[in-house]
Amino acid sequence: MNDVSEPARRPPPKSGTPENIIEVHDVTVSFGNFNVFKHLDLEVRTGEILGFVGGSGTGKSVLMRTILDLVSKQEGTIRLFGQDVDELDPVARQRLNRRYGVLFQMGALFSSLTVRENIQVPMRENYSVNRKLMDELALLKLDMVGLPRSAADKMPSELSGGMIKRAGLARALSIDPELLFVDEPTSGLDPIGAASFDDLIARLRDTLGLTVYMVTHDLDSLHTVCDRVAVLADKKVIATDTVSNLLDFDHPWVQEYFRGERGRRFIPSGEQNATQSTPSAPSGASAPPNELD
Ligand SMILES: Nc1ncnc2c1ncn2[C@@H]1O[C@H](COP(=O)(O)OP(=O)(O)OP(=O)(O)O)[C@@H](O)[C@H]1O
Repeated sequence: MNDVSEPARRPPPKSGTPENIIEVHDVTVSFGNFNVFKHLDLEVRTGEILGFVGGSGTGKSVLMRTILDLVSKQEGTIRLFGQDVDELDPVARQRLNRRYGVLFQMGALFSSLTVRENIQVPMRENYSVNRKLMDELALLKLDMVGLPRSAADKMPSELSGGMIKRAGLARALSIDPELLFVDEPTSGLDPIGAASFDDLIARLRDTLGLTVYMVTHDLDSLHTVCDRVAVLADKKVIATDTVSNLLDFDHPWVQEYFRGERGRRFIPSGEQNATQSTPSAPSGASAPPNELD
């Protein structure tokens, strides 16, 4: 499927920034003789919020971790900010690492550090900043994610689930990244908390000019904040497009996901059966994930 519709909200890339901030080409990842992906391609455009979906266990988190160089690939190339990550020397790699932030599932805060200290970890690791300035910056990050400044001195165990996500986001934004990776940001939040987190992500993208790579199962997020959605199935990204175009994409998992019981509530009633040609179970769910091609 071609990417025919340009997302309306995506700001133009700043000069010197490539059109695609992430380019994954022909990537294969295996654990032992279990292939997670084979010859996978993906492009993320600068300035967009890209939702990344797929059945459980299809490899969404593994792909994100591969892009972040936390999982090794067996084949293929990954370009971030136009640079082939395998060709970077350690100094260039460190410089590149400063250009993105990551919000892992469940926030992944250090439990023995206060929220302020958690937010300051990337500052300490990457820059030499004096204590007073770091304290000021940590408070600004709390403002940015909508947490009260009083949260700075709390331990992670004293925070609610929604607050942990926001504190994790504040840490991901600690050193002003251009690219933000978020893994299941709304999981575990109630619908109001989830909608408010989606709003926050959209607002941060608009005000800070971020690009957002969002792994999610949340149909609300896909419909409300994502410019495009990439679908992982059959060990590949089978489509990357707007949700409205994906509704017509002829693949059983895509059809079941977007036009199944839960997805249907987002579709105007007159269009609900427009192209549905689906079996009742998604292929991604029925195929054993451990199968080796
Ligand atoms: N370090 C590892 N060693 C071996 N297998 C792994 C490892 N990490 C992930 N896997 C396997 O890779 C597959 C993909 O896992 P991944 O966590 O990426 O799925 P996912 O699509 O994010 O799933 P979910 O939506 O349920 O979070 C799974 O079968 C998982 O068991």
